[in-house]
Amino acid sequence: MIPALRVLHEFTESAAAHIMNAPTPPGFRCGMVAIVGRPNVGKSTLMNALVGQKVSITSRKAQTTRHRITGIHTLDDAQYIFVDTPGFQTKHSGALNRSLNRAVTSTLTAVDAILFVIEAGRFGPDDQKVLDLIPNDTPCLLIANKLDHVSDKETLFPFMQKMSALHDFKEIVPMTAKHPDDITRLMTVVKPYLPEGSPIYGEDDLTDRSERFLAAEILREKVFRWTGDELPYTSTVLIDKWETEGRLRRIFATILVERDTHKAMIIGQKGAKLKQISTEARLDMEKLFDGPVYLETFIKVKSGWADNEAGLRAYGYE
Ligand SMILES: Nc1nc2c(ncn2[C@@H]2O[C@H](COP(=O)(O)OP(=O)(O)OP(=O)(O)O)[C@@H](O)[C@H]2O)c(=O)[nH]1
Repeated sequence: MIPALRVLHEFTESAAAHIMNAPTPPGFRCGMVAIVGRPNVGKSTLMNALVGQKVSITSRKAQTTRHRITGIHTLDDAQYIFVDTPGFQTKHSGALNRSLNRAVTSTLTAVDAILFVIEAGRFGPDDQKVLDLIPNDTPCLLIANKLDHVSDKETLFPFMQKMSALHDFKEIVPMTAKHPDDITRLMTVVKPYLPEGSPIYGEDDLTDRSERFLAAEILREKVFRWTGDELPYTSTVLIDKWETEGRLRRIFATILVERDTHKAMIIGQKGAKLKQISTEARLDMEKLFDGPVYLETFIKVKSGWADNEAGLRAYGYE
């Protein structure tokens, strides 16, 4: 059974007081670790595996992650606060991308360590642009992800040598984010970079994001999964209404697209695709919230929202 998601807006004063008063074991470590890299290298997959629960959405489509998302993992002797960032975007220069890039740069100045994620055996100009943003005085660990895609492992050593000349990486970790053993190993490698200190969050907290936010993200993930590359990445999801009745959550959501053609893509033949998207989203929400969900989904066309700074703020972007 997946543990119920505990989000911080549900934090009661007594829970907060309990954490404040609980003695911190000697040598306890607590720190923030940013996960950065170009789009599609596996940052969100890594974050979810490190947290042990799906707090950041993933898809094969680049630029799925749009917001900074915090994922928390607490052990007996350490609390890791991971910050997933949107993949740094260099190809387009619209307001949405400027906002995403700001989120990456501001995160990097406020953390104890950085996991710079690339694909094992591949380092291109887009990776270099992200590396250029990494401050020299913050410990940076190179994560060469998707090791399972490297067929000739002998090429790896010269690749890692080449990489170590590019930056003073504290560690170079070739791994597969989808392999649990690699995740356990990475937690051990990261631990010494967390400063000694008391935990900031409760031991069961998994994220600082609200259920509303997570529900919108889950639906957005399904939209991208089911429409593939045909749908521009600017489509987004808004939660219009949220009602709770006992354990039941009633969620009314709107998928916002730029054109009528995009709306048709999501609806599909006789509404089949929208039905599939909504069903999968509802099942994921039920798993995450550990309770029944009634989900109603609408689609609205609003062109140009992603190119306009005021529009972005209205839809929750920084
Ligand atoms: N084979 C393999 N695939 C992986 C691994 N890690 C991630 N992936 C896949 O790579 C794709 C992209 O993963 P994401 O976690 O969404 O990547 P991201 O870097 O967060 O992407 P953005 O949101 O675009 O910044 C997904 O299809 C993942 O399933 C891995 O270690 N091995």
